[in-house]
Amino acid sequence: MLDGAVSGVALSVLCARLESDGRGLTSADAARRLRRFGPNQAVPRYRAPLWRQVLGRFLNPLVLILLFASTLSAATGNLASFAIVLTMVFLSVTLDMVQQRRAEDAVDALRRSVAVTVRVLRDGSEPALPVETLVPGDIVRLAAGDLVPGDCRLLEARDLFVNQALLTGEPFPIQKQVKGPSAPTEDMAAATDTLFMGSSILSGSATAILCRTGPATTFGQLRSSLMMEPPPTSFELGIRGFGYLILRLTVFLVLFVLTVNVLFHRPWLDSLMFALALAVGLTPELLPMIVTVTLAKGATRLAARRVIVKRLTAMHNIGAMDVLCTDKTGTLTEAVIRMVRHIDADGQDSEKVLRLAYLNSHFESGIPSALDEAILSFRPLDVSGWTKIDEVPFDFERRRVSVLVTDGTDRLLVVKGAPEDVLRQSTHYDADDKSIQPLDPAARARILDMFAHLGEQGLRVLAIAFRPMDFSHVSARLGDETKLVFAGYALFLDPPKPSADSALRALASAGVAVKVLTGDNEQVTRHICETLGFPITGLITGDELQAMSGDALRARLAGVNVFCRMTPPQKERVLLAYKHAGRVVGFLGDGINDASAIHAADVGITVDSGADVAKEAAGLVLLDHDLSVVACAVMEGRRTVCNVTKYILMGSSSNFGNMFSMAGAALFLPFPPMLPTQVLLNNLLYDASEAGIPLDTVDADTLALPVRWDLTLIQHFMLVMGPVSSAFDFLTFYVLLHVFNAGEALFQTGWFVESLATQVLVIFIIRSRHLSWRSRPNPILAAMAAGIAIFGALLPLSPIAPWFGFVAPPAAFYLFLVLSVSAYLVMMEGMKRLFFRYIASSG
Ligand SMILES: Nc1ncnc2c1ncn2[C@@H]1O[C@H](COP(=O)(O)OP(=O)(O)OP(=O)(O)O)[C@@H](O)[C@H]1O
Ligand SMILES: [Mg+2]
Repeated sequence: MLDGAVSGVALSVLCARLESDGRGLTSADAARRLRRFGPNQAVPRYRAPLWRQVLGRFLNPLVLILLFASTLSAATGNLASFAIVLTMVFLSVTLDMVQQRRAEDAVDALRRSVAVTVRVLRDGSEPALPVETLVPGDIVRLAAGDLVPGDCRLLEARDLFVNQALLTGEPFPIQKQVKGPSAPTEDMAAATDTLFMGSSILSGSATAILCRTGPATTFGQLRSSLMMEPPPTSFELGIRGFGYLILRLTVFLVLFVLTVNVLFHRPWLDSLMFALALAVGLTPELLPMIVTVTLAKGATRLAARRVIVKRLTAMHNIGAMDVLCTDKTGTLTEAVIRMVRHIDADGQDSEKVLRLAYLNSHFESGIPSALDEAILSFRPLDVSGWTKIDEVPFDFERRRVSVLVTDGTDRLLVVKGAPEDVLRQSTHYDADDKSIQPLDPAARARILDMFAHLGEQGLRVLAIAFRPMDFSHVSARLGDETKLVFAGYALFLDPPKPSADSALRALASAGVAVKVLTGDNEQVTRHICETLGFPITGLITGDELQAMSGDALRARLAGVNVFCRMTPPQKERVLLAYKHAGRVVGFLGDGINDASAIHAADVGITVDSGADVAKEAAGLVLLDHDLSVVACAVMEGRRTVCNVTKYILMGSSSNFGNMFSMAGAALFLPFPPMLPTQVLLNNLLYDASEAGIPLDTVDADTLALPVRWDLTLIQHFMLVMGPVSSAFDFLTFYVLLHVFNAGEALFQTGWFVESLATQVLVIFIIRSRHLSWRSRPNPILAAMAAGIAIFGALLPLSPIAPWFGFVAPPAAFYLFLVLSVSAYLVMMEGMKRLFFRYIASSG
């Protein structure tokens, strides 16, 4: 029940199985089904319920052992430490959770705002609902440009052609029509009355009933088996790599501390607690949260610029992007296309050309195109005498569309498309409206010449042709588009966009090389680029690319910045070539012809008004078709990566150095350098001080060039700054022991205050590569860091000090604190300068 084979069952049987009466579902029924079948996503985005997430964090082995050990110590009478451990674990878990969830919710809301919708019959009306909410049994109305929202059977279809390339790899349009029951089949080529999720409607319209949704669809299964999800980005890999690095160091330190304590016959429970607290201090447990929150903050800021980030990892990639491939229409031009003339083969205005163009645009049922709209709005013509018999829909390989029409006396195949392609199929031309002449080489050259000449003036040109057909001809096929009679040209103007000019310059100065990839011809593209002041350094056409080997293309990649007459697979080929050359590549496009390149790009960008397939594939959706916001997105992406890097640099140098010193101190001190609860408190305060990092500003010159994730830099930084920080700690130990003659409690108190202050305040050094006082931090971050350092220093003087085993240090200690922390910061500043001057730049 409610689970039908998609094809091959009689429709009435299928509808019965899907419990559908053919009039659509009620909202209540749909809600029930949605609970049962789950959201309609090919690969479900799973988010565990809150209690599972909380539990998951407590089930972290480190936390578990810690809780276990503190329970043991509670049993031996140390109740206070037990309560403190419990409170702290609880606090840090909830802090982390709340932040992370809020960030995820914000991003989900953004994603929903650009969700692909489809028209569904519900409660007797036809609302457009997000695809995710559809269920088996829903009846949907589809038109050209739509994505097929699930596996479904056709109820009605008119001139329906789809593209199933995502499923079968075949780029050509496939016709679908309603048929009687045939043998059950899952063979996509044979299933002509079935639409599959992941395909898109090229032309015509249809009504269909959904049989399978989400992961149950053929596409869903393909996806989960083929892992069609994009591979992890270098950023994600880098974060993971950093996590493993820290993990290894932690295991090493913990084992070291335990061994030392066992050798010195120290109490084992205390030693275990101390080692565990060290491990907690070392683990960058806030890392996932900081990453999500930083990326989400960037995404929210971009939303204010009307750029929607659908996939958070796109944020990093766009910051690293150094090549942006873009289409022409709408990005470089206004995309308000106007037809200006309709001329015959002699260049004279021709009513017949207009009429033929009008017939073609009027009757073709493909994806609404600005060119067709321009023809139809040129001047209203009466075509009521004509009826359409059939059509061969537009596709980007043929670059033409044909309709078969009749007015009772004539039957014509009317063709409109790219001049080169239409002329290749033409054998005659319409000389002066009456006589039809053979298209001899001279005439062909003259007509093509005219086309090139028009292009140089910035005019977009479509060729109009026709072919008289027999009345026995009742359907149009691809093969009919030969022996055409060339009628003339329709000429269009698509003026350059004034804002594109500054946007192109902004991108260039941000170190992003812009490449124009268009399906349009060379002359028009040249004209637009020249008008915009975009210097063409090299140009390759589709035909040239076709003949080019991979090596030849690679050799020319750097020099070329305009690619014309590209078919969709060629766009993808160029994009992949840049990717393989080690560039981080973005692709901006709005049509179904851009979808595969958008999918293959490191950063797929489309516009909200673009085709559904493109929106589905993109990581970034622009609400306004505007190149200048891309430059904003680039900056925002760079900023987020820089801020995440700050967090990691902090953790890997200062925090790590401190934990390392503590392990070392365990060697020679007769008592633990800090009590386990103090280590945990230290860690909690340190974490809290970093909560402002996602808000921080980044130096303008750091943002000036693409920012790539650089694990080597981080490791080098760690190796240089960590030991320096540790050396300083040992100096502090010496002063505490020999100047202040500190006993256990005072030593621990002094070291707690000192290590917290150095760890927290070093953010002011690390957050900029330059002289730290020249770069202004975000006020919240600055207040948090300074406030927590002061709080830590005053804590031993407060009434709650005994809870943590603190004693009030002498006044001289505070003088020492101020001096030593200042010295530490000055030293770190100097080291940082040396590091970025000599080590980071030498690679
Ligand atoms: N509706 C149409 N009817 C006939 N031919 C068309 C139609 N739309 C496009 N073409 C032809 O196909 C070619 C490629 O289409 P188009 O220019 O839209 O490609 P594109 O790659 O999306 O270009 P752009 O970079 O400008 O967005 C056009 O130059 C034109 O010759
Ligand atoms: Mg386009």
